[in-house]
Amino acid sequence: MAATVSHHPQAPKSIKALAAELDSQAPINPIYAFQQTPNIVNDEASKVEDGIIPIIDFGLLTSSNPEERAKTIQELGKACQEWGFFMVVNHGVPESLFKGIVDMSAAFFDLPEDEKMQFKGKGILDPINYGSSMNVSVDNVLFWRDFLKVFLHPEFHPISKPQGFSETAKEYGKKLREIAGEIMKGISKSLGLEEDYFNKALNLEKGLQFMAANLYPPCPQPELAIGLPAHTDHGLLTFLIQNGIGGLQVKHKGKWFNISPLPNAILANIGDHVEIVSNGKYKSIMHRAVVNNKDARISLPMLYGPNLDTVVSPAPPLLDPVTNPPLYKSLTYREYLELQHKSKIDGTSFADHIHIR
Ligand SMILES: O=C(O)CCC(=O)C(=O)O
Ligand SMILES: [Fe+2]
Repeated sequence: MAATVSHHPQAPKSIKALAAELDSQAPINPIYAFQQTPNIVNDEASKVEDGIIPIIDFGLLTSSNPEERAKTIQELGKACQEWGFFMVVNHGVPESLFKGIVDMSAAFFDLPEDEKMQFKGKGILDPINYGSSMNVSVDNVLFWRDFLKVFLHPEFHPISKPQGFSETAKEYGKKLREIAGEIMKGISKSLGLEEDYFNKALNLEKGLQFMAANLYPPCPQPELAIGLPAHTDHGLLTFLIQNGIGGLQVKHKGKWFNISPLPNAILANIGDHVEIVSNGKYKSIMHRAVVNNKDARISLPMLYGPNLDTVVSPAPPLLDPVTNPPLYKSLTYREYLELQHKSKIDGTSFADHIHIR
C-alpha cells in the first residue's frame, strides 16, 4: 500500500507540491482535515500552554562521580514517569551536525517531485521510504506532511540524493545512538533493573534505529488540517530536533502543551516498548504536530528500538503474580509494527491494544 498522496486521484504528488499550488485563500480539501474526534484541534487549541518539560544533563548522567550519576538517574526516572518527554542538554553533539542534517533534509524535500518518488516506500519496514500521510491503507485521510524514513542500524541504508545526505546521516545516527545507549542504561537503573537489562533483553546491539524527516509546508487553513494526528511512538526512545519552527504538542495530565525545545537541546520521549518492559510504570505519551500558515517546518525524529525479531515482554524482575502481574502481551517488535500498521489511527496509544485485560 503506497503511503503517498498520489493514492488519491485528485491529489498532487506531495503536500509540498500541493502547498505550492494553493493560494492563501484556497479552501482546504476535507481529505487533509482529519481529526480523531471532530474538531479536536479547534476544541482544544485554547488549552495549549507553553510546557516546561524536564531537562536531563547528559554530562551528569554519564559522570564518573557516582552521586551525580545516581541523582541524574533519579531525575530521568521522574521525567519518564511524570512527562514521558525530556530535553537532553550537555550531550556533546556539535551544533554544526544538527544544522547539517536539517539542511540535508530540506535539500531532499527540494528535489524535483519525480526524483523523490524514486524513494517511495511500499511498507513500514522498507528501509528507505518517502511519502505523505500515515496509514493510507486504513485511514481515508491525508495529513499535511511529507516524510522520508531511512534505516540506519543494524544496517545502514545509504540514500543517493541529495549529495552528502548519507554521510551526514551516518555521523548524526552514530552520535545519537551513543546517547540513546547511555539513556537506556539510565532508564534501566531508574526502574531498579540492572543497567544492561534493555541492552541484553532486547538485543539492542542489533536494534532498529531509523531517522525520519518530516516536512510540514505552510498550510492556508492550519486550523482545519493536522500535520500528524495524536499518536505514541513505538520503540524505546525518540530524539527530535526541528528547524526552529514550533508545532509539536504533547498531552500531559489530559491537556495539550506546546513544546518549544531549548536551542541545541535534543528533545527525547520514551516509546511504547519502554511502557511494555516497565509494565506500564513509564507511559508512552500522546503527541501530535500542528501546522501553521507562514513557515515550512521540518522536524527530524530519530527512533531507537529493540531488535526486530526479539520478543518484548514486561521485565520479569519487576513482576509479581499478585501485586504486579504482566499487563502486556509478548510480541516481537516486528509483529508489533505489523499489527500497528493494520490498525486505524484512533487517538489511543497502540500499547493499549496489547494490554491484557
Ligand atoms: O513533527 C513533530 O514534532 C512530531 C513528529 C512525530 O511525532 C513523529 O514523526 O513521530
Ligand atoms: Fe511521534
